[in-house]
Amino acid sequence: ALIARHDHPTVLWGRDAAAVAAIEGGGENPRYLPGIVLPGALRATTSLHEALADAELVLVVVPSHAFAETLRALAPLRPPQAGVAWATKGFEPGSGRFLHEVAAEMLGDEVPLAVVTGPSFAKEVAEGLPTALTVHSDDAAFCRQVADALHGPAFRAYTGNDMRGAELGGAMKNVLAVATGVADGMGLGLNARAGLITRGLNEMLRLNIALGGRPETLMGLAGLGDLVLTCTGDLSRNRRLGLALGRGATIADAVREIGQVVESLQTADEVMRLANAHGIELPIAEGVRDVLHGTVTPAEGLARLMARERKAEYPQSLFG
Ligand SMILES: NC(=O)C1=CN([C@@H]2O[C@H](COP(=O)(O)OP(=O)(O)OC[C@H]3O[C@@H](n4cnc5c(N)ncnc54)[C@H](O)[C@@H]3O)[C@@H](O)[C@H]2O)C=CC1
Ligand SMILES: O=C(CO)COP(=O)(O)O
Repeated sequence: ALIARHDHPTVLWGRDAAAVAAIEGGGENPRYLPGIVLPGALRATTSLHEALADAELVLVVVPSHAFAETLRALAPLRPPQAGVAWATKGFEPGSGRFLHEVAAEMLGDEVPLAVVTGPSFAKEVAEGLPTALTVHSDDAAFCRQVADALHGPAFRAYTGNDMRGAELGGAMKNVLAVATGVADGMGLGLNARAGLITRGLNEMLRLNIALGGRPETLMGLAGLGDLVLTCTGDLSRNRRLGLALGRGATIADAVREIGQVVESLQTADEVMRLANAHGIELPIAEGVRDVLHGTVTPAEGLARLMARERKAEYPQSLFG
């Protein structure tokens, strides 16, 4: 909708024929964006072939568990001029690979790739509310092309060239949003929430540095920005999962109630796999992983965090 509003002919591909028909015929996505009038210039189709014909830019927005299969499907249909960007947040489930690694393998090294990430609830973007996010790519020209398509009167698109850091921020904030949701659901107060956000940012920074990423990416829209949004905004599915668990709901009931993708369910395992591989301690992410697996209750997770040894806030500088 955002790109179509900027006068770019835009075709949305979806697999659900009823949803596609509602968008194409009625200008509305009743399940995901009820009541929001979509721009007339936005077309919709169930044919990936039709969606990709003559495309100058492909933006993938499926959940992380469908990322690889979607890229496999689009690879032979992609026009040679079209670079591929994605707003998906997470890792490849099972392998823990970064999505830019999956994309490079599926599409080849020659295809321009970009990550679109930052604090942006879809509903608010669709409503035209002011939003800022960031586009990261190794290909400066493609990065500008993607940012130009998104940038407009109600939307600021910044640019950068740290795909790894940008992807790590978008993935980890979902896990940390569960932690603040749990704390809020348990009624632990505003101090606890701020403490979790800040120590959560510290976890992001430490893992990112161990992976060779740049700290400033995580201090920007892709890290801190999205962390604050998702940890405090009740539109977040990951925060809502935590809230429900903190109030005593089961995971199955909470996920059913939310009815949309909750990326932390996949991502918590993959974050801990990465952390363990690099010998990095992430107590908050680890607590979320264990609560999501049902091996620790929210109360036990809290007790575990509070019983940790006292230490320096920054044992060593994160900024060199
Ligand atoms: N909703 C939001 O505010 C934002 C979401 N994201 C990210 O975007 C990704 C998608 O999230 P949402 O659209 O919010 O999830 P959602 O649960 O609202 O919608 C997922 C959509 O993907 C489709 N889908 C699922 N599996 C598919 C497959 N195998 N092939 C084709 N389509 C498939 C579903 O039918 C549905 O239309 C996630 O990684 C999320 O973290 C990023 C920024 C903001
Ligand atoms: O990524 C998002 C906002 O930037 C959406 O967060 P949730 O997936 O938790 O709803």
